[in-house]
Amino acid sequence: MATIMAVNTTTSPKNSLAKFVLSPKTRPFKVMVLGQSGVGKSALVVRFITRRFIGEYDPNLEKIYGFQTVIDNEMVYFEILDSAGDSHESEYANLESNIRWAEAFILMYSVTDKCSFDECHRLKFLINHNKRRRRLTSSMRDCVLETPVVLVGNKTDQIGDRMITMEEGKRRSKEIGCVCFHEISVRESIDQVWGVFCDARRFWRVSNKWTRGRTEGEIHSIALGRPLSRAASDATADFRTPFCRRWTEMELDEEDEVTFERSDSTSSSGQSECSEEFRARASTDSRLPPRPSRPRHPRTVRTFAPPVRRMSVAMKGNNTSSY
Ligand SMILES: Nc1nc2c(ncn2[C@@H]2O[C@H](COP(=O)(O)OP(=O)(O)OP(=O)(O)O)[C@@H](O)[C@H]2O)c(=O)[nH]1
Repeated sequence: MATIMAVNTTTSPKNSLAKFVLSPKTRPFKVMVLGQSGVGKSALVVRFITRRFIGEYDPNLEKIYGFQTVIDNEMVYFEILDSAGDSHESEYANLESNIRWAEAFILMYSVTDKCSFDECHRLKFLINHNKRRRRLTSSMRDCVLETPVVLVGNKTDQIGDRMITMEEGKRRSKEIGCVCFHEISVRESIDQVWGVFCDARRFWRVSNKWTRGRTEGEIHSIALGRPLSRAASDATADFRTPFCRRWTEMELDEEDEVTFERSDSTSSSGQSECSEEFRARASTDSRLPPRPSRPRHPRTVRTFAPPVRRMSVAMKGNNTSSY
């Protein structure tokens, strides 16, 4: 049973969560939730901590919630920063210092809002920029994984208002280098919300404990629960039972390969695997369905040798050739 352990606010809390103090020995796991205003960041955090969906929150307040719970048989002390959605130019420094503070990120958009989806690009860029700089000065030079960023599309319950398809979400997750992708409804499913935080923790734990000396492929095998070595499988046993459906970077790669193969075989009928349902309304890039494969340099069949053209001295320098 999860219990609220600490609420350490940078500004006043939005709701009636009580204040507690973390033991000084406790090493908190620092997660930052970020995304455009109105995507449901506060709803996500409060749902995770209290299990309740609360409809309205005071926007633009930034706060850190403390929360203690058990994940994969391990006690975890979360410090969750619910960042303000609309950062003005003047607050950029604050946003960047918050990013440097965090150890894992939940990057959120609403499937009903294309702007919030596009904003994820910029925010991921900021995360990369700030975390890379820190890594260069840290002792973790051999860490092959970036700080884990989980991409989350929220409000799937608003079916009629959807603007971003699941396929687009998966593709964006891969493009911007997130460790995994979730589609959720904070309103409808507490399990989906838990799945997001559990994955943030799991990928953070894997990248911290097991990355030294391992290749990126090995780390993803660990994360997916594939056997590597005894020690590695110890760390990953619980990855096999996620709370909800989600896609890791590796799974997205594999899906892409399968889709590509299928598209090869269906290309003759001109059918694409991608759903076109929302594309007209919400296309965020200009990708076309894969083209049928064909040899890059088709062999030209020559039945006779090309005539050798000899130029007389008089023709040299004259380009008005009829050849
Ligand atoms: N239908 C639906 N509405 C949701 C869901 N999650 C959040 N909302 C609503 O979306 C609105 C915005 O939610 P917030 O949690 O305040 O969003 P935020 O990202 O914290 O916004 P800022 O504090 O302005 O950054 C609220 O009215 C929520 O009730 C969801 O899963 N489904």
